[in-house]
Amino acid sequence: MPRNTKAISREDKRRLRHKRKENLEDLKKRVEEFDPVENSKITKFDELPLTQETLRGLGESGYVNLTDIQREAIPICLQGHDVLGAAKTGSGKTLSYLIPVLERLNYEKWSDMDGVGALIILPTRELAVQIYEVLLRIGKFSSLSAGLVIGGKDYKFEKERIGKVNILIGTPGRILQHLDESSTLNLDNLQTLVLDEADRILDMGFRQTIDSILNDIPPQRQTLLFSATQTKSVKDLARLSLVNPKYISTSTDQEATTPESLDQFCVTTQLSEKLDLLWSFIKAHINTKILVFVSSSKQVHFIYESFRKLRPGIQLLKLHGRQKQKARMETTQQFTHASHCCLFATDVVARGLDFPAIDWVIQLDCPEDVTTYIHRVGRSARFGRSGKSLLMLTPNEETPFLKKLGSRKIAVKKLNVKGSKKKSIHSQLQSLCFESPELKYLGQKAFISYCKSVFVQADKEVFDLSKLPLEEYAKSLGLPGTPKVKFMDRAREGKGMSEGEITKVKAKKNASRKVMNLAKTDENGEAMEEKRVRTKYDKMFERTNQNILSEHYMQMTHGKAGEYDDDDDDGDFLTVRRTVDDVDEKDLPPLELINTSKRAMKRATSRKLTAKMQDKGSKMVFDDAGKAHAVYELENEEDFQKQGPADELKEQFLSGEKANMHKEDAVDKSVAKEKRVEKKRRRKELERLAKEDEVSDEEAAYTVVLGHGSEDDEEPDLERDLALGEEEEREKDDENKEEERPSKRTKMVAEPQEEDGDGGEEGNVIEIEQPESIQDLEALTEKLINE
Ligand SMILES: Nc1ncnc2c1ncn2[C@@H]1O[C@H](COP(=O)(O)OP(=O)(O)OP(=O)(O)O)[C@@H](O)[C@H]1O
Repeated sequence: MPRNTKAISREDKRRLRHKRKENLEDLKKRVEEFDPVENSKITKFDELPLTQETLRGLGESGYVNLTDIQREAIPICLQGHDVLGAAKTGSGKTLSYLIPVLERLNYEKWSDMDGVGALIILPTRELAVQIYEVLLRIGKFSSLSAGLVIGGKDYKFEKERIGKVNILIGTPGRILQHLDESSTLNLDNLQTLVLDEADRILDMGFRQTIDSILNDIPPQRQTLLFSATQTKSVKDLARLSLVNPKYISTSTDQEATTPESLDQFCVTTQLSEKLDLLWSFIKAHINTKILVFVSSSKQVHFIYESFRKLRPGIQLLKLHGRQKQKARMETTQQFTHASHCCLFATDVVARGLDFPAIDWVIQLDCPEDVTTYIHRVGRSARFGRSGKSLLMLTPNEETPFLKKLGSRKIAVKKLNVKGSKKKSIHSQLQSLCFESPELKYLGQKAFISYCKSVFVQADKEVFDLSKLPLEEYAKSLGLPGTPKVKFMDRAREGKGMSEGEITKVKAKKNASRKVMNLAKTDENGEAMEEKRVRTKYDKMFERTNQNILSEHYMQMTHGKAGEYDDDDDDGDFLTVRRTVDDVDEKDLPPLELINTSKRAMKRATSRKLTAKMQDKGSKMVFDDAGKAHAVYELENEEDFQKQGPADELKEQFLSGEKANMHKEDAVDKSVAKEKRVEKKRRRKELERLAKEDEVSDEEAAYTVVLGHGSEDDEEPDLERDLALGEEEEREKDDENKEEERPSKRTKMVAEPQEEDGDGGEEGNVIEIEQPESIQDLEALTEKLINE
């Protein structure tokens, strides 16, 4: 926010200061006397008592007329009241709190010396970035400073500047990290606290973090809570110490909480036909902008990877909370600017994000509750524009979920899909999984994580895992068999998860994220990107990418392939991301910038290894006339016809291949099992040794941590991963929780991995959180030895 630096005399300065003071006093008086009832007809921002700087900022950003929530909320917020604001998605809640935040600090002539005067907390990084950008635009002529703190960004950079910021915007975890670690951040002077998407921020996933932040801010402040689905929970309000809060809502209880300009549809489909339906839908809407919600990041991975191999003819993108920050930002930008595009995402984008002109919001998986439904569909039909949404429900979900929507006055129209319009992609997915073990692996992960996402739901009326046709579902993903679902027995008994267990699951999920965040910062809290925890999935894809790098490079330079849409979150491969259409050689990044693993570098510089990697040539056979032929040549048509009808041949071939697939799968499984048994034996041995005090404390602890997947352990160990990864799978990507960060106040524990009660042999595996300090390490070691 630049200052006017034009040289003026001291006298002029004094006069200007005086004038400004007078104006501010006048404004304050106007605000105090502002009667919302009397002024209920005002329509424009310039009819409100606002500073010239803010009015200019608003005008330049194209904001002239007030929306309903802005007209009602801004004056009351300006008067300093605590406010609970509720209005439909896309109705302009952001300005309803940003303008008062700016103005109240302006009234107080806030300066750098006064420190942080306003704190704005948002549940996701993307949303924090978006709000920060709006603030920069409307506050362009203000002398206040603003700062953004979110996970995945340069912590040191933030830390150096945070002491000079007047308006601080961020995600809960990162804000708490700075409160814990940045000596310059002081919230003692805070005037206004804002929670955007307040109900989400106050829910279980963020509870601990928010409570810790609240401990650090003065109780005598203004608190503003905004959301399309506002909390009225007395408990929540008590936690925030609200004083006589004003409840401002622009719709009555009799109205739907979804925008009028949104056309809402639903379709009932078998679980095993969902992907067919989605594929057919995308193919039929390639000239639109589509956002597809699924319930976990594993499903996002699988659908994105398999659909892009099938080439639907529209650009595909993916976004979820497990991606690197750089990839997340890049995808957000791409989707924002695209006019025809399909984004597969988890609920990390369900709240608040303002993507322009989304034509369709598809919910492939039933949302957790009506609140989630409202926020998901609210990504379309924003600010009076038109939009459509399609909800896919399985036959079991249909009646209870539609009833719940009805009770919130949300009317959805039922659609019937004509059989002829739906194309089955089962056999394509089957072939893809057969050809690519990586994709099969992703499919298995997606399957388990979907099952888990259903199992963990408290609402058993809608979500009943035991009623789902899992065999058919596995087939529909192209999998050769049905992966084992460890908690199935409990699901069949109708046990589900108790509230306590769900809380534990959410806490555990946050904990695993803490480990990741810890790995990203050193003991000074500085960003250490390369120390990111790499999963087996990351390693597999990195290897795949190394091999296909040259192929992609050729495709790009020669403009051969239709669409280039590479995986981007698992390495710096994204440096070469682009579509081929307009590729110019000079625009391509220098190849040496591409970051590959040490092993790949070594291979590239070693002649022996390069020779080993080179094409070995292909085997040829010679006929009697001395003509060379490839070993596998296409038969001529006549010979082919002689063997019988093509359909029968195809069936024969497919059943043969299916049998092969089963065989291969059995081999994979037995190899994985052997490995698992061996690892278990090794681990037991180490535990025994540790007990006998034959290994040092530190060594024992370190070894068990590595047991989760060391750098050397490069082979995908599917069985073990599916078992150990179940916690991760549970990420039902409500990844907003991922913003939970390592707090110094959080106790680090090492505890046995939950196995959903079926007592499988992996039940003995010990999941360990990264120790934060030497004391943590000692406590951890002691615990391990005593296990
Ligand atoms: N007064 C206004 N004049 C013109 N455009 C506006 C105005 N207020 C908001 N908008 C635009 O409307 C869109 C939605 O606004 P905003 O993101 O604040 O909605 P929201 O109510 O916060 O939605 P959600 O509940 O999804 O978070 C944005 O693109 C914003 O720029």
